[in-house]
Amino acid sequence: MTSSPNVSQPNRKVMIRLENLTKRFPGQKQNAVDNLTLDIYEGEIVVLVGPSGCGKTTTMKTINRIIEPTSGRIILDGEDVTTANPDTLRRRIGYVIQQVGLFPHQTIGENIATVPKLLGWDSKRVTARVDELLDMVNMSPADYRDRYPKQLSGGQRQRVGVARALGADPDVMLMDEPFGAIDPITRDRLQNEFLRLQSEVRKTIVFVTHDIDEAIKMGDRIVILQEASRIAQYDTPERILTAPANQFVADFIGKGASLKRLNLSRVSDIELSSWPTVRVGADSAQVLDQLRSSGRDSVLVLDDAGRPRRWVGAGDLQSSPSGALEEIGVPVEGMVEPTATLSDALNELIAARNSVTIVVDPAGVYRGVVDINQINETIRAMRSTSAAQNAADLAERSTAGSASERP
Ligand SMILES: Nc1ncnc2c1ncn2[C@@H]1O[C@H](COP(=O)(O)OP(=O)(O)OP(=O)(O)O)[C@@H](O)[C@H]1O
Repeated sequence: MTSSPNVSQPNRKVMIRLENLTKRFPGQKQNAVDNLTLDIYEGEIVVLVGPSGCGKTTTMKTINRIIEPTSGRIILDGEDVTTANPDTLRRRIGYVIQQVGLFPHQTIGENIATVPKLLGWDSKRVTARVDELLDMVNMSPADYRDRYPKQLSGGQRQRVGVARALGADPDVMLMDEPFGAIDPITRDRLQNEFLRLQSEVRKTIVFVTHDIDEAIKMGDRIVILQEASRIAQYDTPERILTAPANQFVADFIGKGASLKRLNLSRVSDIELSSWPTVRVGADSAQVLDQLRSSGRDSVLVLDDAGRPRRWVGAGDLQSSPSGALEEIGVPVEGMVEPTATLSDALNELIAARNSVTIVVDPAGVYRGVVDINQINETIRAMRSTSAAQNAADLAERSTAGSASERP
């Protein structure tokens, strides 16, 4: 079954269309990809996700014809490329794989220059492009251009893989588990860097992963695939989490969909709550006054620049009545900036004193707090938006149905 299989977006250009695509490998009884039809819009990251062996990689590799389809068509930017020259096709499509596949005996610069050279660019243009790409992936050209792949860390090699795929500025990139073999912290950083880069370059990207959390983070849209690349749901991350189309999708997302949803909202998306604050030079009477009027059991002490420093409660004042505020109470920990996700905020909140997470601007200046009610409210709002959207979709489908039944 397919739910909103090809999310029609009339105002956007379809960059990749897979039409009734089927692949059966020689000697196999089953199709690895069975009659898949999929539209991918310009400038979006579409993530193919599904259980091992469901056909994600095979589907992706038919797009640049590393795997030739058995039947069906591949349309790239309006052009049928099903039987086009595969070498020419591959130069139009960037390709990043988990093993990176850098040429070990070539320098980083030479690796990145591969496709521009094949396209016959002159050497000055190639050199400029190599340096530009190294800068784009946060690697200093002077430091890295002349090194060899074995002189880089795994994360750096992966960045070079991305730079090389972007070499000739292709419209389309295919990424097959590009951050799969990397430790979780580096992986998170590479994902963030890549999303920042994508917000500048706006490529059309097909991204394969078996990790639903990575799909939710990276995808503008996610295609959840069942066996033989049958579409279980093709939708935005929000809709997949809030309105799974069927039991297969619900099971694949697993428990904790509400928590995963929090990865989709940022602290800057919500209105912050306030907390009683005093400056570090305040006296006990001011602290007690704030405590009384707010009904809270501690105040947040800000330094002269407005940066949170300590939590101070009435008990702290009593135990040290003349104590300076910077020396009593407990130091604040675990603050977040507005760009943090609500999931990050919740993580801090669970460990925090007073069950709130302090929000500061990039200079560390106090902005407000996030509390558990705001997080609950966000989840509720997401649910009701999805429910409203579902109702609208159903109404639209039934109108379309009855319109087509009219004589
Ligand atoms: N060269 C091949 N010859 C025969 N069968 C193949 C070949 N490549 C893949 N298959 C089969 O096709 C099916 C889809 O494989 P594919 O690699 O596309 O799955 P996947 O979803 O990417 O899996 P994974 O997440 O494990 O990488 C599997 O059943 C696989 O065994």
